Amino acid sequence: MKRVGLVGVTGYTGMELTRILLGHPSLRLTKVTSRKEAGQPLQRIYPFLQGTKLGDLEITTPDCTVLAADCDLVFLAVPHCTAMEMAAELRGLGTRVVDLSADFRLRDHEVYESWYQVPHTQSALLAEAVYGLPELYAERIAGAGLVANPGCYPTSAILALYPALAAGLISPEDLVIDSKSGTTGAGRKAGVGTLFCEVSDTFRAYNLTKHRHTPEIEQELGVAAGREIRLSFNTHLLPINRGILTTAYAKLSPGADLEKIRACYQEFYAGKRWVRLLPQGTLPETRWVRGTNFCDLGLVTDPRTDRLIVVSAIDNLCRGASGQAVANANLMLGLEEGAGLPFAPLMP
Ligand SMILES: NC(=O)C1=CN([C@@H]2O[C@H](COP(=O)(O)OP(=O)(O)OC[C@H]3O[C@@H](n4cnc5c(N)ncnc54)[C@H](OP(=O)(O)O)[C@@H]3O)[C@@H](O)[C@H]2O)C=CC1
Ligand SMILES: CC(=O)N[C@@H](CCC(=O)OP(=O)(O)O)C(=O)O
Repeated sequence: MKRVGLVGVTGYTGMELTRILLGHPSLRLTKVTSRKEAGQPLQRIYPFLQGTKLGDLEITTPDCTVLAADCDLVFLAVPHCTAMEMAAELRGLGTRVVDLSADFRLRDHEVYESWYQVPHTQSALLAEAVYGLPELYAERIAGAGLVANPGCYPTSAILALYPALAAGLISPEDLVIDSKSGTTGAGRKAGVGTLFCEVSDTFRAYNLTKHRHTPEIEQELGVAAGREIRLSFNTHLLPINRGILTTAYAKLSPGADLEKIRACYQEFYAGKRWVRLLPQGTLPETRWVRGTNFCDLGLVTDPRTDRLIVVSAIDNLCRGASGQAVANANLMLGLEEGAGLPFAPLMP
């Protein structure tokens, strides 16, 4: 058994990490932190833990020295800006870190500073951080001390377009990525924008042209394309708790057709069990991936406009955050990538 710690257990991604780790065969959650709930047993805030091995685990205040002394690896499920200082302290103490925030995802600290509007105080650590998308970087993740867990929207967008771009089957110009997320994507902290009456029975776009996940998607799809790219990425808030549905549009390269593109995706994702290319004619839905680590993909070509349309569905909390974080931790600790990850959807 490897011992793991979790900073930010009371947030939505902390809650999801707790759910996953409860059933993990080789990772034992030994330290959990929250500033506001310190001193409580975990079952007091999560009644679903009553009668389980995690029920009596006491929530403590975050302390990197205590975490490092006890844990082989620590998950940081805290807001960006907070994570960078803790990651540096934990790395200094020799502990492996999976950071769920955005602090180490962008390789260039100036890009981070311009999109997040805060100084990056630990830019020296950026060189050490590995971007935690296992389908692209599994080998590097396995040897990493610090993994930057991808953003939820970027996970859905990068997996949707990477193979076609890398194979030159679509143009890197004029990519359009249209994403919709459930409300847990905004975190558990109180805010008028996520009140029940503000989000139920309505559907709206937000942050058009300036969402902070834009540079992260451009960075990784730029690797696929082998050049810098600029794309349109826009977001919408769905009146559901969990799930992201992304629809991506790209101009087909000369000679590219659906048959070639499907063959390319099949080859690219062969052996990568958490990405499922759905049969032709079937499109992804958020309900079939809810609570799982799957990313479902559907491919359509439109000969009238000469475009490829890729639809991807993930669960923002599992594949888009905590499930992916556990996959990364598994790789870092020498375990099978999928150990402990849920594969059957949470049904209605
Ligand atoms: N929600 C999602 O779908 C996704 C979230 N993420 C990222 O994961 C991280 C966590 O997100 P989420 O769980 O939604 O956030 P929440 O707002 O729901 O929870 C944040 C957690 O962090 C703790 N926390 C806040 N500030 C500090 C601090 N200064 N020091 C220590 N602990 C702190 C809080 O507890 P307390 O205040 O009591 O200490 C709480 O437990 C964020 O960086 C987010 O952007 C990434 C992908 C998807
Ligand atoms: C619905 C909703 O509000 N989603 C969040 C997703 C951000 C997130 O969680 O990602 P980071 O880890 O990069 O902060 C948003 O659009 O900001």
